[in-house]
Parts: sequence; structure tokens; C-alpha cells
Amino acid sequence: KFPFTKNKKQQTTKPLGLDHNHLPKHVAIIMDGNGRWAKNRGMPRIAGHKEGMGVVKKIVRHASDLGVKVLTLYAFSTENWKRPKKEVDFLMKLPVEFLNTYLPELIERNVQVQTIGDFTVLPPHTQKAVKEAMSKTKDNDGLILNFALNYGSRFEMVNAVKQIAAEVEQGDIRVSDIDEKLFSRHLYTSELLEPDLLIRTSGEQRLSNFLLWQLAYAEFWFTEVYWPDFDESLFEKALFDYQNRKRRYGGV
Ligand SMILES: CCc1cc(N2CCCCCC2)n2ncc(-c3ccc(F)cc3)c2n1
Repeated sequence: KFPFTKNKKQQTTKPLGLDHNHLPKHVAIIMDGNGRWAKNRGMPRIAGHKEGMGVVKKIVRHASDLGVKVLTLYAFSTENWKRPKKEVDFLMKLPVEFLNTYLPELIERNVQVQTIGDFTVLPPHTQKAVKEAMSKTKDNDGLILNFALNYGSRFEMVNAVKQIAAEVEQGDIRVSDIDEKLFSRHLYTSELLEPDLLIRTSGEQRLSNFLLWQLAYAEFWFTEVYWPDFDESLFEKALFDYQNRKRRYGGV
């Protein structure tokens, strides 16, 4: 007799906790809501960014402890240059401050710092701090902590098209060689696994020109919570929901 339950719908027990053996390998996060968080408290926007940086440290620790392989954080988009100069100057100091206080722990945790985005237009002090972190952690094989800095997905994709067109023009490749794999290899993320899960805070349900090609098959998880109020338990809830979406309860 088939093990069917009385009623048509398959009844299966839903796991209670996180299955540490089936975590998403690559989690991407749009850390949104820092300005609104500050505004609601009558504080300047930069206070929200500052608070948000503390949450980055907490979530990096937790992702590293859980065994997530890659964590990509949208820290600065190409659109963010339109913010007031004072705010942009503040934001451009955050990588320096973050690494001054946290690089030793990242090294101890075997974290490898990487970046995606058009790096060369960042201020020299920002570039210097991030380059130092990348070189000091390049041999680590723990969590890959990947910061999207001055990143824009459409710029990245047009850039790839230009590179590929130039390779065809030079005769390095033929048009018939161009396929999805070759295109992916011309993106900033060429060495990375594609994201399995995208998390976005503050209730916005948009991609905002983030990893448009790479997120083609990712699960999207949204929360109303502003990034400064995001924490380890919400992070685990996103991973738990991801696991329960990927599982099919008896169905195909
Ligand atoms: C360049 C703008 C920016 C903004 C920012 N925010 C503000 C916006 C989102 C909330 C988080 C705090 N963070 N937080 C960490 C970094 C960081 C970047 C590179 C690196 F190597 C180490 C740390 C960061 N960078």
C-alpha cells in the first residue's frame, strides 16, 4: 500500500531548525534602509550608515560561523554618487574604518576579502585600505567576503560586451564561440559561484541594478526590517526559508 496519508495533500513534517548541511553557498545582500532608520530616530543619515556597518560585522561573523561560502554585500552603487557630497565622503571612509578595526579578526577567521565594481574611481584612501585587505587575505580559504563597490550591473554587462567585441575584432575568438559561459567569464564575478539567495532589507522589492545576470536562478527574500535592525536571527530565518523553498514536500 502506498504510504499516502488519508487526504490528497502529502502531509510531511516541516523541519524546525536550520539544516547546516544544505546552506546556500552564495548569499547576496542589498543592505537598504540605513537613511530611513536614522531619520526615524531624528538622527543624520550617516548615523544609519555607521550603525549599518556594525551589522555588517555581525552578519559576516555569523555567515563565517555557519559555513556560508560567499557573502556579497552591496556597499556602494554607481547611483550612490548622486548623494550629497558630505554623505559620499562619509561613506568612502567606512571601508577604512571597518578594516582598521576588523581586518585582524577577518584574517583570524580565515575570511578572504574581494570586491566587484569599478574600483579605480574610489578615493585613494579607500582604494588603499581595500587593496591591503585583499592582499592580506588572498590566501585565506574560508568565507569569501565580497564587497560590491561602485558596482552597477548594466555597466558590468556592457563592459563585458565591449571586451568580447574587441576579442572578436582582434581575431582572438569567433562569434560562434560566444555563449553564456564565455559571457559570465567577462563579468567581475567570473571566479565566483552564482548567488543562491538574495536578501534585501527595508521592504523594497527591486534589484536596483545589482547582479542582474548572476541572480537569474536565485531565491529572493525580502524583509521590512531596515538594515541597521537586521540581525543573526533574521539572517537565519532567510536561510531557513531558502531551505524550505528548495525542498519539495513529496511533490516533484
Ligand atoms: C564604500 C561604502 C561602504 C558603505 C558601507 N555601509 C553603508 C551602506 C550600507 C550599510 C553598511 C555600511 N560599508 N560597510 C562596510 C563597508 C566596507 C566596504 C569595503 C571593505 F573592504 C570593507 C568594508 C562599507 N562600504
